[in-house]
Amino acid sequence: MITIQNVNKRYKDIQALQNIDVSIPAGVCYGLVGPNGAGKSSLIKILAGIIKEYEGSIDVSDSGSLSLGYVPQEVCLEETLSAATNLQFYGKVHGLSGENLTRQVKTVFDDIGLTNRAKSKVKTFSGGMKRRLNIGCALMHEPDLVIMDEPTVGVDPQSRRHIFQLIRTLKQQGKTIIYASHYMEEIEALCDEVAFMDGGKIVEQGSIDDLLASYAQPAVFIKGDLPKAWLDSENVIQQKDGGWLFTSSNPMQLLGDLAKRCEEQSITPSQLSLMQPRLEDVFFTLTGTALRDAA
Ligand SMILES: Nc1ncnc2c1ncn2[C@@H]1O[C@H](COP(=O)(O)OP(=O)(O)OP(=O)(O)O)[C@@H](O)[C@H]1O
Repeated sequence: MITIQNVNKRYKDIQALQNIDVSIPAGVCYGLVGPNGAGKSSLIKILAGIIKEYEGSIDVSDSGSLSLGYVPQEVCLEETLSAATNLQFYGKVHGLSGENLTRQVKTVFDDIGLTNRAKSKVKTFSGGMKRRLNIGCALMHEPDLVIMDEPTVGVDPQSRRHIFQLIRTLKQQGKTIIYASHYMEEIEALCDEVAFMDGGKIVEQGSIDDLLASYAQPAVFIKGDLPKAWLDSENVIQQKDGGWLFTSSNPMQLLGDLAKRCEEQSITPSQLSLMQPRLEDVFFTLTGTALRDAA
């Protein structure tokens, strides 16, 4: 368990973190999500020991001697050297040598899917390949806790999928992962628990399933040429993707009612479906605002 208590961080006149209290159980993938400037990187840098000046406490005492791998938001590689030399460097920093180093370099190359590019210079790599190698560097010493700051920025879908698979494998190995992102769908796909950050504060935290159940309701989505009177209904919560979202305490019944009304009035909607709540809906419900800089 990692316990973050009453952490505050100030950069001159900017209060980047305010009274942060978070508990991260061992073995979970824990998401930190929020718009640009929410304070995710500041909190992560404090956890990784990079920012040392802050108020409050971070306690990892009941985790014994926890080793930590940090994947920074910026790619930290020596571009003029080969991928293998970069991994070897990080391995040596952590005391690996000889056969142990060779074996671990091979394992990490397999994990990040770059075995056939081991000898290539990093400057010849795509953005996604650099991101994967950046993650590999943090895994050379087989850390118990892996902290990742927006590891998928600028990567193509193939690399993103590989990174997701790698994170799931790390979780299966029992590692604790802290994953910061402003992509809600990434957090939803990967994490067990999440803390929503906004303006330097934790707005809400908990298990993703619990938050979805507490804050967001299923809704009915309908798209088509609908009578205006239907859209003036107070059940319409949002216009979305050229259609409308209707809410109800009994969404299945509403789905049936709308289908019946369409049939009666010879309306053929191009889409009529039940929409399950998403993490993004929870965030909007909590903050009452759209993400200001969400991609
Ligand atoms: N070194 C610094 N000096 C001054 N202000 C900073 C510094 N680092 C961050 N800040 C400010 O602190 C606040 C929180 O920034 P932080 O980078 O922690 O947020 P973030 O959620 O990681 O954002 P992003 O998604 O853009 O990376 C912002 O207002 C930012 O401008």
